[in-house]
Amino acid sequence: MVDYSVNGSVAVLMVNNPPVNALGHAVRVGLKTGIERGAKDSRVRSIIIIGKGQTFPAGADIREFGKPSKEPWLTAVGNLIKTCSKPVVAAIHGTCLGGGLEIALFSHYRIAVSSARVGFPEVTLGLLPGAGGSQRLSRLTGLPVAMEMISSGRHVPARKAKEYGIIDEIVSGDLLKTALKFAQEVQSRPFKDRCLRYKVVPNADRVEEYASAALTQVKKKYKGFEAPVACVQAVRSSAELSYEEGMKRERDLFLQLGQSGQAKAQQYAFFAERAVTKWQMPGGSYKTAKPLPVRSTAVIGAGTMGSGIAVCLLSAGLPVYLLEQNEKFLQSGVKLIESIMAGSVKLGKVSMETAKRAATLLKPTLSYDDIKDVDLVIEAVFENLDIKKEVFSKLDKICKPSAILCTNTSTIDINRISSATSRPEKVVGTHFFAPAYHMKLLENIYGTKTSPEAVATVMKLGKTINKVPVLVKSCHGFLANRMNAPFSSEAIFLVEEGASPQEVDQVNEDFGMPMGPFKVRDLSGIDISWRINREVAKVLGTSITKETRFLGGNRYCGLNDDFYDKGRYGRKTGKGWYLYEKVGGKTAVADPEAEEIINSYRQSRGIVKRKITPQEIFERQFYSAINEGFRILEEGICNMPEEIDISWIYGFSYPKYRGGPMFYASQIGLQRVYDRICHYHETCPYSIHWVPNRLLKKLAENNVPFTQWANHVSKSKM
Ligand SMILES: CCCCCCC/C=C/C(=O)SCCNC(=O)CCNC(=O)[C@H](O)C(C)(C)COP(=O)(O)OP(=O)(O)OC[C@H]1O[C@@H](n2cnc3c(N)ncnc32)[C@H](O)[C@@H]1OP(=O)(O)O
Repeated sequence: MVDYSVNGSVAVLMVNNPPVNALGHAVRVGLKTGIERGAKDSRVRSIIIIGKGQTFPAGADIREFGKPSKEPWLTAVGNLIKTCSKPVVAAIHGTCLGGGLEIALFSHYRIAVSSARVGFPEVTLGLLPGAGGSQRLSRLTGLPVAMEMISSGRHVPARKAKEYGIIDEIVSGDLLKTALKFAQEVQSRPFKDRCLRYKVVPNADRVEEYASAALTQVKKKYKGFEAPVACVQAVRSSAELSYEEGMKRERDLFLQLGQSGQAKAQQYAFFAERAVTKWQMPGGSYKTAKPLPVRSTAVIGAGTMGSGIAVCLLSAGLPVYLLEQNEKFLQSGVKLIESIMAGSVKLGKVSMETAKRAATLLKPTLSYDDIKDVDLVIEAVFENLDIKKEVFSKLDKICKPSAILCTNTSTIDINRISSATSRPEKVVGTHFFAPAYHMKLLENIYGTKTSPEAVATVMKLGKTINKVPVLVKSCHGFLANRMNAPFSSEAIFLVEEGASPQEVDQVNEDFGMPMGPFKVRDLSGIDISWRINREVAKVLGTSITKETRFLGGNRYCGLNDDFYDKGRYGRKTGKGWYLYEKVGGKTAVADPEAEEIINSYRQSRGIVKRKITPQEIFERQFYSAINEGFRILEEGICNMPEEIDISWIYGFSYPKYRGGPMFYASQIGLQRVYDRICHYHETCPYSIHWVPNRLLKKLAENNVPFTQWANHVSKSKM
């Protein structure tokens, strides 16, 4: 795991633990032995620590967290480096993160290639640097930079790290050769003063000012997360306490965080995000299917979704034909793209250079002929089967045979759309979430005839455009909207029965959702849900009236229709479930007129308002969604609960510190979740989403641990 060799007067400790040289137990043992050996070796006058392969150690081995820790701890290894009688040089390439940066900061010198990145991402795992990083970084960079870097987990490019004082030299050419030269040079220099513990934290007298600014910032930016606050506290102690006391304070905070549910959930989410990249479908998988190259693209439809999707492609440097049916719609799409780009530059999310390049890559057009040679098309027209089929029939005639044809549908079965073409194997769903340029989930959907090659192409495209792609099998509503349906219906049923929209939203926001379901409805538009309900009724061959209490055999609430009838469409009209300060306003306040609409709705239908507890609000929304999640697993719409959790985190901004709805259910205990679902099945009849799921029942009865759930998933799709 750590190869020891001597080159002239320099010992080289090469960490060899692919893929990221994580500092697992064997690596820590290897480093300890290597330092001890180098210190004793009479040929040796300095020591290099370097990573083999693609990177310097990218951190502790996260898989060891939560298991009994095995000595030597990272801190002990670091202390050996720090007190070594010979200077130690960290030679950095790739990603020097977490425990890797701890090792580098214990070393006496740090050199790095310019492509390297350094950082303390522990906070993203619900932790803080636990081997003294919070005490040593501030001694190099000062308090504000250390507080920001550690509480954000940001990866800092080598040149910036040099400016901060973290890196001593940026080097070029072969890293090992340069490091050997550097290590020889430093042999004659005194190096005891290089040990960071003896440095004084700059501007320590301003700690109160810096800490309160940092705390205000993290509480706003990372609302609900415990670790960022603890990170600031730990760095703060580097200025307020002695080094030893600061180390103890950091350790206490680290252990506290490590035992919290948040750390467990965030670490689960880290691996879940990687698990979903290992997709499988009938006839292929990430291992066997090769993606086709995507060098040029087209987006059909320049509305809000189409323009947002175009921004994603353009930002990744892909040329985009933006196709519309008339000049007016086309120009409004182009303007929207320009304004999204300008906004992203202003927020620092996109560089001016990227925005300028995007402008040259955008090709607005009214002609299907222009897109005949593109590698991939994404259709983003109105959510209507007939319109989509018309578009796909045209694409089938015009596009080159190898082109991948994607549909940005949020609900419609891919098989129904692909039937309009002679090449269903090339048709695949790419469901973006609004706003498309911001939300990270890309729900990719395969139909019965979609080829693994087409899937591999859109899974790769997702990564290219900086999304988190999750693969699901086609069905009505797919994964995300199928689960969102009961979640969102229950919210409105709760108000029908007696809760206020504010009470429902509050429960959701207290749980960690960034916005309650009624604020979301106001944002997306009450007119939109009104129209979707009409589409559903049309498909069912029925219509919605004031008397409608059931739709397709399921409970239906017409409250949304009453708001629509009053012209209250949400933010866009300045009022909806809430009142806003102006048309397009963002500040939601309770509105007596809205309350009046709700009251008269109840009266006209003879509903007696009742008091509903926060617990009932929570359970009815989240447990109904979880029940649907198990149904989705049972049907093989996805392969593993991780796919569901990642979809919620990146599609609906579910709080990562809770892991996702399925992980959350595992923490509550499946038997309890199942019992409550049975309770609501009895007390809230007329909703199919309360029929207790069989897979959930089986897993609950057999007390199957979370890691085994995937083994019980339908294998029909493999
Ligand atoms: C009192 C006790 C004191 C103890 C103090 C201990 C203090 C130290 C704490 C830490 O170091 S916490 C860890 C900090 N490091 C990180 O968080 C980095 C996590 N990794 C990444 O961000 C990325 O993996 C990367 C390094 C930027 C590389 O990205 P890339 O896209 O190239 O690869 P991935 O697909 O993400 O990963 C490949 C493969 O490697 C696994 N993996 C990555 N990092 C770790 C890790 N730190 N531990 C274990 N495994 C890791 C990852 O899961 C992938 O595995 P597979 O999916 O291929 O199986």
